[in-house]
Amino acid sequence: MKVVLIGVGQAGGKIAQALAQFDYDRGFEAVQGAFAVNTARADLQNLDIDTMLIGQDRVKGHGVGGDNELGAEIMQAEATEVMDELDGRVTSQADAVFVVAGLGGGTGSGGAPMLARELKRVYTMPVYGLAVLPGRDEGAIYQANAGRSLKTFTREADSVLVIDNDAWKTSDESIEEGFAAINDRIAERVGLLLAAGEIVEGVGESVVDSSEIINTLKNGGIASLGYASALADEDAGENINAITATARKALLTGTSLPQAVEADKALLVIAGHPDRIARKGVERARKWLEEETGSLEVRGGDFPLSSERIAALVLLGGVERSQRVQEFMDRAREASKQQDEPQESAEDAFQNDELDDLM
Ligand SMILES: Nc1nc2c(ncn2[C@@H]2O[C@H](COP(=O)(O)OP(=O)(O)OP(=O)(O)O)[C@@H](O)[C@H]2O)c(=O)[nH]1
Repeated sequence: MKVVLIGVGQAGGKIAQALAQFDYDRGFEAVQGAFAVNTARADLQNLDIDTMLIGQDRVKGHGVGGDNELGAEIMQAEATEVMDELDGRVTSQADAVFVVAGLGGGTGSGGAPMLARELKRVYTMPVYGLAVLPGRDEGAIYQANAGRSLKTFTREADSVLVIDNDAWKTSDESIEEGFAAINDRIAERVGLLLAAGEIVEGVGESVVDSSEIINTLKNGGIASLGYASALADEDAGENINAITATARKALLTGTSLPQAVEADKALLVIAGHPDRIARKGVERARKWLEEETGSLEVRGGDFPLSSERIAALVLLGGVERSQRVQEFMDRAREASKQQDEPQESAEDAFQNDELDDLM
């Protein structure tokens, strides 16, 4: 799937750059362009991709310090300038635009939903979010910011692919090392998904197409991505169990949003050398995914790659009802100091006016 990436805020810029770099290093050509917008000059100076500083008159290049309402206001006030910069970068060859941001801060948290709304007004292609949720250890302001932002982003974008900062980190990493390593994992996993729609080497029996990604995200809401890989035998017949086990791992332990299993739609991509992909394994894995997600719409396809490993990518669309999203919305609401409301489902939490949205 050919995409244009727009990073908003510090995390957004770094992740957009990491994804563009991964795509370039592998020669996939799925990333057609990457651009970063921020209110903090110093964050932009660390990036190699093209950048734009906004809000200079308000915050003088120093960022918004976690104030996501200010982040949203600045993006709204400078929407025309930002859209002018994007004109020509968002080309007609792109299948979709991804607005990338960490939702716990200010610039990305407030600016990304606002930018998604502007992009949707102007372009006909899908506008997706790639959003990072703060880890459990981050402070209340991060949780509250992210809750409001996620609610608004999900409404404005065609779908928001969510990555929990706790999901793909390992325990022995420091925060700084942690971010770099998490960003690399995001780049590899999301990068492979985007590249999956672009045939690179050889033709598999049932190669996945970008329209399958778009259809999986079609109903909107929150999406998640699972990933796992394993060494594969040269003989496809020996890889039936490896494929089913890898798909299970991708959904159950390798997902960007832990414990989000129930979904409206799903896509299973098996990446690997076409000679090593066992059709029986793929069919079994797909059946299992149908049962596990409770979805009646599970798509599947191969991503031919010359590798000794087999990888499974599981994209889930419509995971708002999951326990994980519910937990997060509860956490965000608590952080917003509104603890007394009765229990409700995560779906209702998106409708609930007690956790204000941003605009
Ligand atoms: N995965 C990942 N998360 C990050 C990274 N940097 C920051 N975050 C997360 O993103 C949130 C903070 O967002 P930032 O992007 O730093 O903030 P910002 O959007 O630039 O906003 P201001 O700094 O308030 O202007 C926090 O929840 C962090 O956990 C990163 O490099 N990778």
